[in-house]
Amino acid sequence: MRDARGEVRWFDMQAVTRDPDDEDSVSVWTLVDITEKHQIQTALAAERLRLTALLRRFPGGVLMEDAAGVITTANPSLCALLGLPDHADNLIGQHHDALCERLGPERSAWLHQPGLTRGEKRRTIEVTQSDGKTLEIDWLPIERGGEQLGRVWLLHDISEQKERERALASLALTDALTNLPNRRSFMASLEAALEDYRQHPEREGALLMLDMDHFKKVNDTYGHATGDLVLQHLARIVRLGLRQHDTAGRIGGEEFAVLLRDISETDAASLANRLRQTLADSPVVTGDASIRVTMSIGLAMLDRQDANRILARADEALYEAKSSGRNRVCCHRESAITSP
Ligand SMILES: Nc1nc2c(ncn2[C@@H]2O[C@H](COP(=O)(O)OP(=O)(O)OP(=O)(O)O)[C@@H](O)[C@H]2O)c(=O)[nH]1
Repeated sequence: MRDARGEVRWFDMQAVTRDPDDEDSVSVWTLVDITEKHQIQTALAAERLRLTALLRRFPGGVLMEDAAGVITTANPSLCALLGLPDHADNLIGQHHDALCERLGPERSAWLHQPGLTRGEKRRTIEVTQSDGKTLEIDWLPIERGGEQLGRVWLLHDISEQKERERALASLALTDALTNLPNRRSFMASLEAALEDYRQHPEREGALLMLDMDHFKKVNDTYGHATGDLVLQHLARIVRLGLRQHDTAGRIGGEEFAVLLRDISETDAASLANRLRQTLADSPVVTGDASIRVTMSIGLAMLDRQDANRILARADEALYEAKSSGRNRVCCHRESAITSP
């Protein structure tokens, strides 16, 4: 109805017959002005429409449940992220437990979170699914005046971010020129191996220090870029010449180190000599140049000493190999340095 000013007003109209048994009985009409209630309901319906449109296009998954665990909101991204073939609306009205059953125990573990601790307003967890996808899940309780009204789950696919982080971490540990582990990464492997040897002293291992001979001359004659190719050539020879459980690293400009696990000194010296000989026998061919290079190697067996001390012993053996003519392997022993 319109009021005197022409504005639309909404009324709730009800008629009550005074005497229901008398056909001619008069009816009493009551009119209650519900304009405000109608306006609120219209505004709420519009708000809900806007929210639904937003959730439908929202790239993250959204799941809301009431205090009893009944799902009140779910969007299409949630179904896509969880690999559910359902239309999101079909989840609404289902109980939390039914969803857990559909996902299976492994994929629904995040839905069984213990309650938030005092002062915890939000909890973020990371879940890696069997297909390799990593999801970040935020859990937010819905409260009013201390009363729990339900909870919201927000899901984001962070697989690409995780992949970028992994790639960055790997870059930080890899030498860009040779793709071998860099000094930091190699030292970490050496420390871990030494820890292992401390616990199993019956096992043997060796450390090799490799250094190109007269490398400055290569740079001076052919240029730094060609010098880089020679370093890559050496890295390839080392990589191909090692056993699966050995580790090589570039620990300085033209210095490389190799960690040989479970090996006697005799076998370590033979392996070192094979690497040395392979380099000496395979010139680097670039343009019309064929560059022959050699390397010297120092060998020290792993013992109870720390990584730097063992590195220093291998270095002493390397110095000996250099000063006694280069292109050779020298082994460090506590009393002497010898050629194998
Ligand atoms: N191309 C290239 N050269 C490098 C790199 N890092 C270090 N070098 C060079 O390696 C050379 C090392 O020279 P020296 O320490 O004098 O040793 P050397 O000439 O190999 O002589 P000996 O070790 O005594 O046989 C220097 O010329 C450095 O510039 C690198 O990444 N690329």
